[in-house]
Amino acid sequence: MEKHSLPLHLTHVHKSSTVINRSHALLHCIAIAFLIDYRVSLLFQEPKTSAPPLLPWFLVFTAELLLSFLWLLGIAFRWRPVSRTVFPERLPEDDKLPAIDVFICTADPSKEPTVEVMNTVLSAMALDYPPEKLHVYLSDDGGSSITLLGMKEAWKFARWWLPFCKKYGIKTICPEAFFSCPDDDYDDYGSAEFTVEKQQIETKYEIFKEQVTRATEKWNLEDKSSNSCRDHPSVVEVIGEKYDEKTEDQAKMPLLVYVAREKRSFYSHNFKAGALNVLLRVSGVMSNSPYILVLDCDMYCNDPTSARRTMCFHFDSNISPSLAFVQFPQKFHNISKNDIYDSQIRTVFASSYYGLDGLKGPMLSGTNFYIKRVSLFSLSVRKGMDLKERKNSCGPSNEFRKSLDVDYEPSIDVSDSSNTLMQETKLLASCSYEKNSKWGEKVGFMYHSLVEDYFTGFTLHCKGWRSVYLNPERPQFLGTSTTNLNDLLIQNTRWSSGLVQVGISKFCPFIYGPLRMSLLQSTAYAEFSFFPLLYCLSLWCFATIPQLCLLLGIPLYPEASSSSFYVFLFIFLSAISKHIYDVVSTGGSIITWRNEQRIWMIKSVTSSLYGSLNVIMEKLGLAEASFLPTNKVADDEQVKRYQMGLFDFRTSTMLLAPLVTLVFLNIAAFVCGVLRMIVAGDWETMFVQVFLSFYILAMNYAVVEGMTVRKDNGRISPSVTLLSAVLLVILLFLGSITLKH
Ligand SMILES: O=c1ccn([C@@H]2O[C@H](COP(=O)(O)OP(=O)(O)O[C@H]3O[C@H](CO)[C@@H](O)[C@H](O)[C@H]3O)[C@@H](O)[C@H]2O)c(=O)[nH]1
Ligand SMILES: [Mn+2]
Repeated sequence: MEKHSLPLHLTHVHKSSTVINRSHALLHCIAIAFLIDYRVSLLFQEPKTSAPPLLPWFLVFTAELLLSFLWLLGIAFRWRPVSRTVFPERLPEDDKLPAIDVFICTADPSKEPTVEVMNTVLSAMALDYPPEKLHVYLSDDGGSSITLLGMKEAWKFARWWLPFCKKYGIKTICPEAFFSCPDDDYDDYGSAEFTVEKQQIETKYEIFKEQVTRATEKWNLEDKSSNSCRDHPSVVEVIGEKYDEKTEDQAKMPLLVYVAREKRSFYSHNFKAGALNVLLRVSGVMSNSPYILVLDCDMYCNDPTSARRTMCFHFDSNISPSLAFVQFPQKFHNISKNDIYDSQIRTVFASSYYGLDGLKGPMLSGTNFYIKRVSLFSLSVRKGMDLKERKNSCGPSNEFRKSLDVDYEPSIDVSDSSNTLMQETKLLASCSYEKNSKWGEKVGFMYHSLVEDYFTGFTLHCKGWRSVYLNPERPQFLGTSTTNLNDLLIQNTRWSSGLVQVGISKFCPFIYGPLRMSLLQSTAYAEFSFFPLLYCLSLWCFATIPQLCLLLGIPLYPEASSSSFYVFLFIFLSAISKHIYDVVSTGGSIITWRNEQRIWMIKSVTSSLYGSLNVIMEKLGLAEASFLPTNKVADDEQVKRYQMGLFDFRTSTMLLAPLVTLVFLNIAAFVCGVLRMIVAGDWETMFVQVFLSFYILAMNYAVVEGMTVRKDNGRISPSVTLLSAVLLVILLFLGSITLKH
C-alpha cells in the first residue's frame, strides 16, 4: 500500500467510560435535586422550631450547592474521553519535515541547578530530528554567568553525546538519567564496542559535571549576591564554534542559543510568559521555525521521538489547519510509589485531559507541548493571519515584522556577533520593547495570569484553535515535581492565584467562553478557574459549621432513620465510589484514592485560601502578583520522608496553623459527639455530623499523628499546635455567639 494513504494517527473513543460517566452523572444529578428539595423545604417547614437556625442552615446549604456546582462543571472532563495513537514511521522523508525551535526557560541557578538545566538542554538537542532543523534556545531570567558557562560546557559535551545517542539509538537521551540507570533498555547493546564507548562518554560527562559544579561553587562565593539578575542588559549569544569552521561532525549539531533578556528593576517582567515572548521574537529573526517545543528547565526529554510523533498531527490536512498545539503529559522522575502529596497531579493527566481531548483538546500546561508559531500571532483560525493588525501590535523591529511574512527566510549570520542582525536580537530582548504593543495581551504568551499556560491555552481555544493530547506509554518528558509539603503548598498558592485571577476578571470562562467555544469546553475552563475559590469556601464550611453545631447541640442533617438521610448517604457514597472507580480504572489503588482525598482537603483549606486571598488583595491594590519558582534542589531528609510516605510538616506557620486548627475542632466535635450519643443514648440526631468529623479525621490521620505521636523534626512543632489551640478557642467563641440564632 502507498505510504501516504495510511492514516498518520488514530483516535479511540473510550466507549465504556463514556457510558459509565454519563449514567453516573444522571443519577448523581437526581440525588442532588432531592437534596436541594430537602434543604429548601426545611425553610418552609411548620413548626418553625424544628428547623435549624438560619445561619448554619444557610452556610451548610451554600457549601453543598458549591460542591455540587463544581461537580456539575466537572462533567465536561468526563463527557467524551478519547485517546490517540500515532504512526511516525509513515511520515514523509526528513527533507519534508518542518523546522522546530525549542524554548527552555530557567530563572534562578540557586533553585534550579545548572547541571539539571543543561541536562534538559542536552536532551532537547538529542531529539530524533534533522539537526539543521532543530534550534534550541535557553532563556536565562537569572542572567547569570554560570548558566552561560554551563551552556558552553554542554555544547562541548553534546559533540560527543549526540553522535553516541544517534549511533546506538539511545532512548534515554538525557545524560544524567541515562548514566544513573544504565541497564534501562540496552540489552541489545551488549557489544564490547558499546560498553567501551559508553564508558568514554560517561567519563566526559563526569568531567562536564565537575566543571560546572566547580564553577557553581565559585559563583556561589563571588557573584551570587550581586544584583545582576534584576539589572542587566540583554545578552544573546550563539554557543559553539563559528559556522564557517565547522567540520563534518559539527555540521550535525542543532543551533544552540543563550538568551538573557534585559532586566531593569523598574520594569515589570511578566515572569515566564515574558521570557517566552522574548524567545519568540529572538528566534523569529534567527530561525523562525513554524513549530515550537516549550520546556521548563526541570523537564527533560526522556525519549527522542516526541517531535516526529507530533508531526503526525501537523501533517494531517484534516486537523492541521486548526491545530494550535500538541500537549504531552507532565510526568516526573521523582515520584515515590505512594506519592502522598499527589505530586504527579494524577487526575489531570491520567483522566481530565483525555476528556478534554474529546471536546476541542486539552489545556496548555506550560511545558511539553509543540505549538504552531502562527497560532500565537494570528487573531483566529477563521480570520487567518491578519497581517496589518499584527504589524501594528508586534513592536518596533522591522526585521521581526518581516519575519511574520509567510515567505520570510531568516538571513541572519549567527556566527558574527557584531552583525547588525545580532544587534537586532538585543533590541528584541530589551525590556522596553513591548511598550505600546500588544505583546502579552493579543500577541504571544498571555500575561494577565500567573498561570500563563492555562490562560494562553484558553485564549487560543477561544479563537477557534484546537489542541491534541498525546500520552504514549513511554514518558516522552520527565520532570522534577515538588515532593514536600512546603514547596507543594507554595506552588499551589501560585496556581490558585493564577486561576482565580482569570475567574474573577473579564475573561471569566462563564462569560467570555460560551460565545467563543462550546458550552462543555467553557465549563471545563470554568471548573479550573473556580475550583480554588469554591473548594476553599465549601470545605471551610464543611470543616467548621457541622462541627461547631455539633458542639452546640444543633442538628443540621436528617436523622439516621428518616428517608431524607438516604439522600445524603447516596450522594456521599456515589461521589466516593465514583472517585474510587476513576482512580482504580486509571491504574491507582485505594491508597492513591485516600492520598488524593487528603491532599485535596489540605490544599483547599490552605493554599487555595491564600491564593484566592492574594488575588482579592491584588484587586484592592494591597499586594502584587509574584512568581516564585519552585525549589528543585532536593533536601535529603525531605526526600527520605517522602519516599517513606511520611508527611514533612516543616512549612510556614501561616500555612499550617489553619489546618491544625481545623483538625483540633474535628477532634473536639467527634469526641463530644460520641460522648453525647452514649450519654443520651441518641444515635440518630447527630449521626451525620459525628460521621463527618470521623471521616475528616480518618482521612487526615497523618496530621493528627504529626501533632501527637511523632517526635522527628518533620512533625508539627509544638508552637504551631499551641497557636492552633488558641485559634480553636477563638473559633469556638465566634461559633457560639453567631450560630445559635
Ligand atoms: O520569572 C520567571 C519564573 C519562572 N520561570 C521558569 O518557568 C518555569 C516553571 O517554573 P517552576 O518554578 O518550575 O514552576 P512550576 O509550578 O513547576 O511550573 C508549572 O506552573 C507554571 C505556571 O505557574 C507553568 O508555567 C509551568 O510550565 C508548569 O510546569 C521554570 O523553567 C522557570 O525557570 C522563568 O523563566 N521566569
Ligand atoms: Mn516545575
